[in-house]
Amino acid sequence: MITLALSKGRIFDETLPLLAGAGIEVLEDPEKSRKLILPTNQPEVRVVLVRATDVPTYVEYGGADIGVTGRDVLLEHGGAGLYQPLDLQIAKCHMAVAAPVGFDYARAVRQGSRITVATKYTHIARQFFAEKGVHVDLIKLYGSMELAPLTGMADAIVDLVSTGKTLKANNLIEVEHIMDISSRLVVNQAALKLKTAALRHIIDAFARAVAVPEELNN
Ligand SMILES: Nc1ncnc2c1ncn2[C@@H]1O[C@H](COP(=O)(O)OP(=O)(O)OP(=O)(O)O)[C@@H](O)[C@H]1O
Ligand SMILES: O=P(O)(O)OC[C@H]1O[C@H](OP(=O)(O)OP(=O)(O)O)[C@H](O)[C@@H]1O
Repeated sequence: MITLALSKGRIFDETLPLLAGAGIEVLEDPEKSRKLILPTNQPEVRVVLVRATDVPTYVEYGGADIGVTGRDVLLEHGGAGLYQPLDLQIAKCHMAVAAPVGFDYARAVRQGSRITVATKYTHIARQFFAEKGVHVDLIKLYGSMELAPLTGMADAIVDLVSTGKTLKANNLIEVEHIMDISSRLVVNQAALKLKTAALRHIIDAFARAVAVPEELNN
């Protein structure tokens, strides 16, 4: 049995076409069912639905053999013991520093001021500001980061940006582009040794799907 860990929403939706390329079709819609283990058309392959931030943990500890997870999640997790064969080029966005229009971020940085930054991504933020030599106090949040500067709790946030609509809706502007983000395939190293053929089949099919130019995919 091969167990694939996915999170509901964009990762699940964007992984489906890649699975189709490997001849795998998920037989239940996670938006309609409360089931956490979904069968596929291949009796030897099943999908487990976990929180996006839990995908690397499931694969690391063998709860799943393989998974799809964002670069952001992997960097926060550390990626220990995970084989990462492929950038799947899905769930694309970027990590950014954003601040209210009224906060002069560039000046604060120039003057060496301490900046309070709210974020779910404390590892990425700590490393980014350390490399820039900016002094920060980090506040760990688990969501709705945009609220922190609006309530006076933080000067700025580190969050994911795609269209920029969330920032705009909350009167925030992007002041630093930290890194591009997309999702990766992660594989349990022991599983790869024990179930080489079945996992290779999936990895190779995903690799072929990623290599196809997007216009031919549509
Ligand atoms: N607006 C976005 N556009 C494109 N990709 C995104 C966007 N937001 C997040 N992502 C990517 O998709 C992944 C999954 O995001 P999703 O919103 O499904 O989970 P989450 O709510 O961040 O995680 P959790 O449920 O564990 O808190 C993220 O880790 C990131 O790599
Ligand atoms: O630039 P935009 O296109 O507006 O996207 C950015 C938003 O997307 C993500 O949230 P998401 O929609 O995943 O909500 P969630 O974190 O609450 O799941 C991220 O945390 C931002 O809030």
